[in-house]
Amino acid sequence: MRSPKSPVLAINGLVKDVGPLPTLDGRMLRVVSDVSLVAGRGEVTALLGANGAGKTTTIECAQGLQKRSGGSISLLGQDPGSAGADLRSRVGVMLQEGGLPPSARPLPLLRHIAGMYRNPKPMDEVVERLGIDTFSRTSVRRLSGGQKQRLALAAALIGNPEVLFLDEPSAGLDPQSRQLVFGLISELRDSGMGIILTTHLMDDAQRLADYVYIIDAGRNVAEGTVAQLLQHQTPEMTHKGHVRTLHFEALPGLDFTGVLPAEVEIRETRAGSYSATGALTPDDLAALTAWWAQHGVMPGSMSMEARSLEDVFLDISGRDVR
Ligand SMILES: Nc1ncnc2c1ncn2[C@@H]1O[C@H](COP(=O)(O)OP(=O)(O)OP(=O)(O)O)[C@@H](O)[C@H]1O
Repeated sequence: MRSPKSPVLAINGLVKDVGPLPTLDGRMLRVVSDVSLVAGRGEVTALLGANGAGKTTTIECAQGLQKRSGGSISLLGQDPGSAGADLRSRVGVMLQEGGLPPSARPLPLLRHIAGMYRNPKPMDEVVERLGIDTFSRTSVRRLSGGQKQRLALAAALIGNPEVLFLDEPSAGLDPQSRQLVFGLISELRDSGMGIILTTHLMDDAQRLADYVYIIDAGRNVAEGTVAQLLQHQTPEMTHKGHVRTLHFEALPGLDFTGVLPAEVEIRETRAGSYSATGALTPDDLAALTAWWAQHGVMPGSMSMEARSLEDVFLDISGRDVR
């Protein structure tokens, strides 16, 4: 595990049991068995995991909303399980949809939340920045999904917290709002806030995260910067190539058997549209183009890309739906 200069959150060997559950004959169910992570000031730390991996449970234990069964948690140097109002006033939490009171109106709600903090941000600044002025008098229940999401972010940061927990911050946002929210998160990070982002949207993590923890079935399975994770190789990718995906369009039904090494997977994703993924070397590219030349194949288009964080995530946590 890394050690940032100024940690805001450190979780060590977190365990969480729930129950007793009637479906387990009254036994407890271990939903988090061993999660550790560190998040630093002035950084975005992302916690990634498939549905049911244990992200929400981990974060709720970190916020002191759930009691942990084992391990240790330090949030701004205090144990969130026993800390009081002082710690809460230094932490901002973005609730998922449904967490905002349906009959409240945005401005009075934000004013009420700001009143609970010692050093809130100027209300006008937050309202204007997140474009809340355009719907400030509409009740929460009548807001669109994206408007609710922007209001939830405003509610989380109006108190000017030192640590900000964000849960799927771009869910339901149109491209304009997404740019706005991403820009704001980057600014908050640069101003020194420690931001912990929980998501299964790889694109958000890839664009925002300084450091990523991937958890699966209640335990850590991988961690690193996005660049480090993109270097992840599966055991089958043994030779020293660069992990890439090559896309090209050509005649349908071509048989590339034996053209590329067995560890490079070549698939016809739809008629005449091919992708080759694996640790590709310049020699592999030469072999492929030589084969095209030999068979008189002229591709209609071709492009190559490094693997995405989503590919790495699927390699690590498997492709089965949970
Ligand atoms: N009180 C509970 N009783 C029974 N099972 C529970 C309870 N709390 C959590 N779980 C189970 O623990 C696992 C982890 O849940 P958690 O909500 O932390 O996952 P998650 O990673 O946040 O998933 P998602 O991305 O779907 O929100 C899930 O399988 C969930 O069903």
